Amino acid sequence: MEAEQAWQVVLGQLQMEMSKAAFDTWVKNAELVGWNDNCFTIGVRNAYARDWLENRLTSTVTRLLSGLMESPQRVEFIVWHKEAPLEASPNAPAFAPANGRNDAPQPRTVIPRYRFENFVVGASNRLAHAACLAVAENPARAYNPLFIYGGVGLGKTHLLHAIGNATLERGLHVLYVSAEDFTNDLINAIRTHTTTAFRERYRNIDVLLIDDIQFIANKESTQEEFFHTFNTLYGQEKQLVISSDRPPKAMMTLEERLRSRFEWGLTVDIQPPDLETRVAILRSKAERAGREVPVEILYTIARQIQSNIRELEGALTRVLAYADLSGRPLSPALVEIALADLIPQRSQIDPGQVVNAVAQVFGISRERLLSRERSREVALPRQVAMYLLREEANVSFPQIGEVLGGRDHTTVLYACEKVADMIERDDYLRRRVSQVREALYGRSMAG
Ligand SMILES: Nc1ncnc2c1ncn2[C@@H]1O[C@H](COP(=O)(O)OP(=O)(O)OP(=O)(O)O)[C@@H](O)[C@H]1O
Repeated sequence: MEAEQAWQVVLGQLQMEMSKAAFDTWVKNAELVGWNDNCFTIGVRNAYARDWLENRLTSTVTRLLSGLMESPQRVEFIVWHKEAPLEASPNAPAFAPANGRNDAPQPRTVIPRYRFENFVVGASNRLAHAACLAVAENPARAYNPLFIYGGVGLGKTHLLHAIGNATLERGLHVLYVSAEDFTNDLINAIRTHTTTAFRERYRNIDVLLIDDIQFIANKESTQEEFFHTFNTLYGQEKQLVISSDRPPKAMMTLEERLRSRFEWGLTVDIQPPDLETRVAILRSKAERAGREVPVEILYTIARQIQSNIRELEGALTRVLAYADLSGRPLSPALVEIALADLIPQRSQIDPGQVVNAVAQVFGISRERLLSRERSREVALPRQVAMYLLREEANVSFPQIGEVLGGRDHTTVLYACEKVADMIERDDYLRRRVSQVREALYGRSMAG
């Protein structure tokens, strides 16, 4: 197995085993920067991440890598930053370990592998993709600022970097930064009396890509600084692209003057992908990994992971690793085993929880949901409740009929089939069903 491939398998494994918060904070951005003499060198963004990984994951990662490479391996974690990504070839970025042990978080630069060419377009992200392309082709002319929002792991970061790569290639000066890094950078600049240098870094650029802006929503001085950064760049006709997990209006603690500025240009959303798009994403990922995966397998995975593309990709990595390590051929049964502990135990969900969650997400009372009322406002949520009772709580059709105020089991059967079918075609319904799952399982499952 190639070193990079092994590292990807380990990442997939860690993603499954760690909490989402821990994975995103410490592991998500770790990359393989070198493999030499049976030693994996893993680059991370700052000293905190390096220490965290060193202390907690050295033995797990070493064990996994040794198993995959079939020989003893070592692992070292280093702080690194990318060197002049513009000059680097798009597929082979040049990495330079930071000199010594550098404690200052480095603003991130553009990741070469997130490109328009490997972004799969479907109904759920078509508008966002088109807007990003337009901005990349016509910075500061098409839409400024461009504000992209959507749930976790749906491709916002990918699109930001795709704009970054396209504009870098045209010789523009681009800066990608997460709102968290912007905040840390600011705090650091204040602490070390280098705010002038900070401002120069953020204001002498052509394109600013700022990810997860919701992070600054409750931070007053960061908002103040970002307000001035925004005004300077906008005033000089420089492009701003902002991503967030929610629309500007839904950021309660965001200052009004920033909120209104975010809405000056174009606001677009990304929805969870439909089945066909999920399969297309898996196919593209399998091709990039040089693997031939039967379409039936892609469908089996795509049906199980519905609303987070990062998890979808993690699931494919896991299935492939499972097949490789066990020496068994890819089959739907193998997918089921490989992903078994990813899917929460159905029996742990209580029917009452499902009814409550549906009522809450659709904004109607539990009593109306259980009543005989037939208006569409109530009928659709009731059918969704039937579908989810079957899917998530594993309740039989006759029992579902009873839970929902004494309905015939054929009515329930019909509702389940109808909702299963509609979810694949109707963005609104898919989003609602995702929200109910989110309420049932917490954030990580729903994405
Ligand atoms: N349409 C797509 N085609 C191909 N890959 C995709 C697509 N959308 C997302 N991905 C992949 O899914 C993963 C997660 O996407 P990304 O990190 O961009 O999500 P995000 O919306 O920024 O999530 P978060 O809110 O957690 O920051 C990435 O590896 C990305 O390349």
